[in-house]
Amino acid sequence: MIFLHSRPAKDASTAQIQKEGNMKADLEASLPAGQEDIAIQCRDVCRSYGKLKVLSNLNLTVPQGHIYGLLGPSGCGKTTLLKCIVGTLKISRGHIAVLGKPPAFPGHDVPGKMVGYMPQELALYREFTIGNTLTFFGRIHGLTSKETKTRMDFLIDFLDLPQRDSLVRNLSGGQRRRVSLGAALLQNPQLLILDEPTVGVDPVLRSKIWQHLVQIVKTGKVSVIITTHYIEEARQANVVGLMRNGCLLAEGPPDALMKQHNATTLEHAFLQLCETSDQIVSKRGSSPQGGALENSQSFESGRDESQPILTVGPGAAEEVPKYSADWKVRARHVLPKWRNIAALMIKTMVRMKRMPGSLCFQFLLPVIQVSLICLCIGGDPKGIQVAVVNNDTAPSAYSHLLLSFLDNSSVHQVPLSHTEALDGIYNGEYWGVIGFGKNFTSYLTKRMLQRQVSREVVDGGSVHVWLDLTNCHSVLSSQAFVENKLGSMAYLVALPIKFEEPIYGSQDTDFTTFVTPGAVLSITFYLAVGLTALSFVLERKEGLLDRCWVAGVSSLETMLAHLFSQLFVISVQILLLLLFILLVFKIPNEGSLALVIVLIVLQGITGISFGLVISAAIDDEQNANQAALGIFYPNLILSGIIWPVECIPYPLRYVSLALPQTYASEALRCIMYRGWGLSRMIVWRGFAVTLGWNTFFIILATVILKLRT
Ligand SMILES: Nc1ncnc2c1ncn2[C@@H]1O[C@H](COP(=O)(O)OP(=O)(O)OP(=O)(O)O)[C@@H](O)[C@H]1O
Repeated sequence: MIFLHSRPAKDASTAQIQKEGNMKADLEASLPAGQEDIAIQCRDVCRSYGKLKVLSNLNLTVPQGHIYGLLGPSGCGKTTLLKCIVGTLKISRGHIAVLGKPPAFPGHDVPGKMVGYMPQELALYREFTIGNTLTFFGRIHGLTSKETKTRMDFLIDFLDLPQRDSLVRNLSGGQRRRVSLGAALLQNPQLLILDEPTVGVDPVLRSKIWQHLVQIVKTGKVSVIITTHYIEEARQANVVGLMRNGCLLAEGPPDALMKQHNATTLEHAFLQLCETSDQIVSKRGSSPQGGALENSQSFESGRDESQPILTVGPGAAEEVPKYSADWKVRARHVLPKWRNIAALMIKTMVRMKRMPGSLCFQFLLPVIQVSLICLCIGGDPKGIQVAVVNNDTAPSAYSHLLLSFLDNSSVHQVPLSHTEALDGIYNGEYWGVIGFGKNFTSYLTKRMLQRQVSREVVDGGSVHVWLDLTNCHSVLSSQAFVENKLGSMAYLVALPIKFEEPIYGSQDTDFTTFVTPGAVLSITFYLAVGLTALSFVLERKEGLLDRCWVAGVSSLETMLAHLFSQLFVISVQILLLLLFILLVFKIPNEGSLALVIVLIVLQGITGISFGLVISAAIDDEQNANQAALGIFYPNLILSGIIWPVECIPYPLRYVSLALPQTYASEALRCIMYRGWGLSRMIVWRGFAVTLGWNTFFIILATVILKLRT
């Protein structure tokens, strides 16, 4: 068995070193013969979080077929070390080999089936049952249903878990931790990495867990590294490592450690080690060269000083082995596994099934939004109050006739005197005042029948309108009146401009028709962003991303699984959306329905992939929400959805054209209203830009997730 007593400084007492030398001799007999006997080997491992140096030149060796108890006070870096060992955290310096190769080395099964990892966080899907949880990890590890069932039965019994159909969210804290332990033990891994598996577990079960660990390592094929706050329970480990301030104070069999420090308990031995290291630190602190030594750096700054002692076992000075993998192995390593993608998709579906209310809401939300747009935007005003000042006294006054052309459902006419009407509009009671002069009828007749009339006649034969332009609407259809009175002679008083039947669209095309295609794309895009923007954020926070990664799920697989599952949701959303806009609101579609559907689906995928970028890059729900919401209005306005892009001033227009929805909205309008197909540049450009953004977002999200996992 190895015994390392890390890094006492040069001036540590000779007696101490002598003592350690003797211990070394005692234990040398059990040293592993070569690399193949070592499950985990950490050499000179350093890791910092920003400026905080958490691991500092740390050396640790877990022999094959042993239980290694990693002990140390809270915050000393145990979890950080385990994360570096499983590969979810990158080390800034040093070397780690797990079962013969560095974690995540191409073709290596760590992360993967060979390792069972129980993180400190719960790292369980709360909407899952115990059965779902174990089945999910079974699928990822490639177990058959029968194998999973056998292991599940054993683990439920062994860990004293409730019924397999109990929901994780309904379990007690201790039960959840036992389910988490069960997930780590499920595939009978060669290496178990357990971060405080016995927290919140009653003493009887704690002892049972330790017995099980002792049992499984007996075959010599399974190795365990376990952290615990209950120092004394680690006496059952074959080797313990005592950690403090980011480095290992000692490593060896518990009995040998206690003997070396004349201690009756491990805790006592640990305290003595701490005292010794503190003395070393304070001596170094008082030396002329010494600085303030309050953390691990104080120990680690003297790396060379510790060399004579560290040479026991594979030391820091030993050469780091070179690893290589041929291109085929590398390619296989990068290629996504459908098994993992399927497992993750089933997981998402099960979670959706457990939240039917939320799923229905997701399906109906786009329909509600587009219905609101069609109902509330672009229509005629209803029930607005307009004051009418009618001084026209002719027997069959045209003013009455003209007023009868007003749509009474839109305009509620209130007859008033001139003063009352103006007072009313100033007080905000009326939207406008319609006024007719005393000789309106005779002047208007003259205007319509005579070639040349005076300004006074024109003025007196005009309807005078005062509007509150803060809320303006055109409600008077004078053209209809003229046509009614003059019939075939109406052309005489028509404006010198004539709008022929439109080439595309119709004379009565309204704002709703313009806005709907863009709005459909925008709604699909943003709901997709909303569906995915938080997915990784929450999973990362709960440790699920890391746990799945250690189980062998790559970033690309995670990304693709999310994409495919959300694709199902947006497909239903799009189907309902199209049914409503085409059949209920009768928005015209002159072009290919297939093109319309494909373009909307592609925009949905752009939304999903953009959501995944947010999710991969941002750790916190609030920030992720802000990012998703923050881009909503700028993108909506700049994409030419509400108002044409041609109205946007340069250079903002260039920004607009670069956005994912600008060309796509234009393409959708061209398909739906002009009946154009892919042969038209405007149409294929919309598709090309959407595909380009999709690819960019998916690659970006995968790279960010990979860098951050
Ligand atoms: N993501 C992080 N960002 C910044 N600092 C971190 C992060 N994770 C851990 N730390 C810091 O690193 C140090 C070591 O943390 P770590 O979780 O490894 O300790 P630990 O020994 O496992 O503690 P415990 O026994 O309480 O779980 C602590 O000071 C902690 O605040």
